[in-house]
Amino acid sequence: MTTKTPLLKVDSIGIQFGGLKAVSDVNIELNSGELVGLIGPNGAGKTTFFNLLTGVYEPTEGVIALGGEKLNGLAPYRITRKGISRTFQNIRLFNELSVLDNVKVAYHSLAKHSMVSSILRLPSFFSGEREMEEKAIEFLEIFKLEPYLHEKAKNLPYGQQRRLEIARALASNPKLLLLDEPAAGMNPQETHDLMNLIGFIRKKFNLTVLLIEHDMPLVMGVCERIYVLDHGQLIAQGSPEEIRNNPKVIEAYLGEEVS
Ligand SMILES: Nc1ncnc2c1ncn2[C@@H]1O[C@H](COP(=O)(O)OP(=O)(O)OP(=O)(O)O)[C@@H](O)[C@H]1O
Repeated sequence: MTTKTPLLKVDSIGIQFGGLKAVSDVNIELNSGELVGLIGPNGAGKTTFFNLLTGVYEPTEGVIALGGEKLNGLAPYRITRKGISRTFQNIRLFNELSVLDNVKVAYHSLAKHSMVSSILRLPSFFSGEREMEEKAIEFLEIFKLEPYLHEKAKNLPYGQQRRLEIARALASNPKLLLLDEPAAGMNPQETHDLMNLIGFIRKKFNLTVLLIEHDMPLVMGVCERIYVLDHGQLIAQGSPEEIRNNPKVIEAYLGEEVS
């Protein structure tokens, strides 16, 4: 019998800030192509967990492996190159740069042309630049942002800034995309469109997606499986139906609606 290696295997990881165990003994496995939710009340440790996966923090215990390769201790840019990309709870765009340049910046971190060729402006630099620009525009078309290519990021309406963040995260060609509350602050129509878009890009780019989101109907509607964190610990995992009816989850949310 062959057992499939999960794309992401998180084995008993944890981190402590002073006396606070922000994440403790968390085990998660993601298979290639899955769309999985990560939920939990405020302060449960969800963003900290993303920070551990992306190398912002190094776990004080446990192992993180992507495709069987250990990631502990790697710098964030190395983890991006290995195939994990993310968006942030609070949008982090380069506000003064154009929409196009926001995506091109992400390409630059992976560019094939060397530092020497870019300083000397060798032909390989220009062909690399052209290729990058074409790819960036291709992404921006998918996100319906091509009418705003030369607009400063800060001038985009909020919902489009969120889409631009995802477009930028995709530019590094990730295997695993981590989305931290991508629908926060969006109206219902924008949220609905965003979820369709996430489904679309998942298939198109063969992505695995881990989604933090507070909007329960949304998480329950789009995710195949859900993990629940509370006080830094995993208290439940399962299908949306199982999570909806799990007494520990209901208790953790203390009256907040989980429907
Ligand atoms: N760098 C840090 N130093 C000290 N404490 C931290 C640090 N980062 C996070 N924490 C603490 O860890 C706990 C988990 O925070 P985290 O932001 O991961 O929760 P969350 O589940 O993402 O919450 P929310 O849904 O409100 O965004 C909180 O108590 C937070 O104050």
